[in-house]
Amino acid sequence: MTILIRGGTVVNADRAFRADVLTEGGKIVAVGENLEAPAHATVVDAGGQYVMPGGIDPHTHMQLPFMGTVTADDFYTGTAAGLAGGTTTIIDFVIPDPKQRLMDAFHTWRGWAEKAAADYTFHVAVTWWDDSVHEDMGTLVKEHGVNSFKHFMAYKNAIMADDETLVKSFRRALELGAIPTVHAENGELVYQLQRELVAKGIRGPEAHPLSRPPEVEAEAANRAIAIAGVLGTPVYIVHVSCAESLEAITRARARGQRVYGEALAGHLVIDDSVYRHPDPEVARAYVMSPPFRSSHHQTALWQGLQGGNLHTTATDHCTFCAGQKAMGADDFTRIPNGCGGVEERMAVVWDAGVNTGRLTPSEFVRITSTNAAQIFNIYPRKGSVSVGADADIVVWDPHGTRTLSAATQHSKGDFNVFEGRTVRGIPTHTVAAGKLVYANGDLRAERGAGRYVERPAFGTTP
Ligand SMILES: NC(=O)NCCC(=O)O
Ligand SMILES: [Zn+2]
Ligand SMILES: [Zn+2]
Repeated sequence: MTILIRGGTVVNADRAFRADVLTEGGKIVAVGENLEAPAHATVVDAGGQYVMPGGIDPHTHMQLPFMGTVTADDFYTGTAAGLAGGTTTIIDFVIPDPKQRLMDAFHTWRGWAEKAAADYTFHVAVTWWDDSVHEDMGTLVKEHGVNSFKHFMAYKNAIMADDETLVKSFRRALELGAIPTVHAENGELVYQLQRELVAKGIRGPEAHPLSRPPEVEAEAANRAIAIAGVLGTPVYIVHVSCAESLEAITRARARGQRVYGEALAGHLVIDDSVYRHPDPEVARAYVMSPPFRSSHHQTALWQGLQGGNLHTTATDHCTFCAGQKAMGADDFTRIPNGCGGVEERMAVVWDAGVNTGRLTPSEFVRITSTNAAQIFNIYPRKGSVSVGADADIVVWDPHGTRTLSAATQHSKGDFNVFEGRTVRGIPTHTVAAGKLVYANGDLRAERGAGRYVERPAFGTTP
């Protein structure tokens, strides 16, 4: 398919300029003024609109078996929802069970992901340690294009990585040219606080944030940063939700340590009042970890993005329907943790970031696409509207509005954490791997069209 996107303003992380964009064979083949339309080309009129790199969501969980159930969106429905929102690549997670070989889990996830409608790649979680993990990390990096390993410092008695695992895995990642990433929460503290709350009879969703105060997150962020600092590895902290974690990142970066931080669209705009909603079904729908926080944390997260101490925006898209969330109706510790957002992230960040003057359009591109591509080593194939890059493009109408709702979302979840929010700035067209997959509300996602994206190790030269 050949596509000419005509008359728009191209926005990359470094600059914005008037240009047409021609794509052919899945790649961008020309960027320039007054390009001729080849006879067979589909022409997209981008007049008055921005033409930006497709979004990269560096943190999703499609088809994840978690807390006794499986997320509602699989790799097809989740990536299709992403395309409708302008996200053309996801970085999902392979999460081996403790004692499961990493390679076995990796092959399982690769099979599940074959139905994806958009490009995808995987962080692989290290949930335990022995010699086989050491070996499999090497195989993943050298033979399968994995360059990031995830560590859950929470979820005790399930997938939590202890300090021995963190240290050994971080060291191995360094040796291989891979980057460790962490879910920073002190899992032991969470576990003890949960037990105390349940013992006191505080069992509803309002207890969830009480069991995970900011200090719990900050302790783990500081610990991960300290371990990375001693070993000399970079580290990427996922879903930074509070001022205290951001301070840990900011301090480390000021010392010259290579630490990256990710903010979730939800954490940027939703506050913790949701846990006190009078309808427990609604309150349960917002249970995710780390939890939504009070508004001063949101202000801090925006400042982190503006000041360059937070680098990416993600969603942690991990949808569970009401029936699944009801597994924790009598005990909040059993509510499957996770919320959606892959379809809404770009519009929410634009609306709350660009429309408020917090971000320029180029800064928006940086935190929704380019930085993720650079940190996870797929730039400029992804994250850039330039000749030779993948034809992953979103045409963005800064004046278009939409009211976000579960009733109109493409995700198979039955709840929308942004319900009722009207955003200004929406995608009109999404091009993924050179195909027009979304046009003015018409989603043409194709099952299986997504490709596995290999990410080379750092420090390798072409
Ligand atoms: N975030 C969340 O609550 N669920 C998904 C798993 C994780 O990222 O911690
Ligand atoms: Zn997490
Ligand atoms: Zn997650």
